[in-house]
Amino acid sequence: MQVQWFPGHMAKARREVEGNLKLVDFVIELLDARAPLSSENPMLHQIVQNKDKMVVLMKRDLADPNVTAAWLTYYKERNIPAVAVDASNRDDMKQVVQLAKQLGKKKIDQLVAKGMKARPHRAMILGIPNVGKSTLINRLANRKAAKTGDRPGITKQQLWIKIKKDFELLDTPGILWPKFEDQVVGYRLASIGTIKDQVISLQDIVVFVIKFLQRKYPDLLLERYGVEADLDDMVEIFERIGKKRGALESGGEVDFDKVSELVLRDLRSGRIGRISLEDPDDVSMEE
Ligand SMILES: Nc1nc2c(ncn2[C@@H]2O[C@H](COP(=O)(O)OP(=O)(O)OP(=O)(O)O)[C@@H](O)[C@H]2O)c(=O)[nH]1
Repeated sequence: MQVQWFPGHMAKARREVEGNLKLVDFVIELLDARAPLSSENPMLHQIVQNKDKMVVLMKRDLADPNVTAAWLTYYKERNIPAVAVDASNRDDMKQVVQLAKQLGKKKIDQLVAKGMKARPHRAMILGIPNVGKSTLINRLANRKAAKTGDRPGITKQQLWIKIKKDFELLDTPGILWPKFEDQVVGYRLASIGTIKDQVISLQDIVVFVIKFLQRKYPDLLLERYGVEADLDDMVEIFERIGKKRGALESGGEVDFDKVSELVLRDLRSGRIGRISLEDPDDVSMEE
């Protein structure tokens, strides 16, 4: 699902999340491992306020493993429990449950210390569109992607999914809007497919991607498209990619739109290689 974020939508999303927050002990914030900073919701801190939080970096299978390791160190240094996952990996799912258990246990121990009865700990998943919220819920719940409750006429979905005896997850994730203000953030989100392709022109996104690859992943760029890091002429770059990968019009001319679609498809599916669009050094410059 792709959400167009207008002020009214933002207010509604915020209200929904705030309503559900009252029901949970902590939140699981999903970020994209390829761009954790850009895929944050700019107001999450304010919305979540004093709830505990853990971070799950999704799609680690598409991200540069060295950069992901650097991000995990970054969160550790800030005392934020974090884990990086590939949703199709069972051991990764176990790690999410393990981390949630630690956070939940803390909360339940506090309740018990106050004389209350122990109960399962409860969490909700939050994140911007397309980050992998439904996939993670379904994987943790061990169920197929189709939600029976979504079909008309079927009994309303249960509110809680029992992940473990002592861990329950809210069935509906909170969808929050991404950051819009910063242009580079916009390009990063568009590159990974979070912002609708029509918002920024495809060719502009691809120019951004190619310049980034020239700077950070020159070998992968050369290997896939035969484009060197020091080649400046974008027209020539597009033509080379088009000829090498067969993105041509019927007359044999290179089709720039086809080249753009192809590069983005390659990037988003990991065919160029495992690529991260931002690393913790980008943050320290902004902090
Ligand atoms: N490679 C890879 N793809 C993933 C992973 N997790 C989710 N995806 C893919 O990412 C896309 C978006 O996943 P969803 O679970 O629909 O994301 P969402 O956050 O629920 O999206 P909205 O409903 O738009 O808010 C899907 O094509 C998933 O298959 C992962 O760990 N690795």
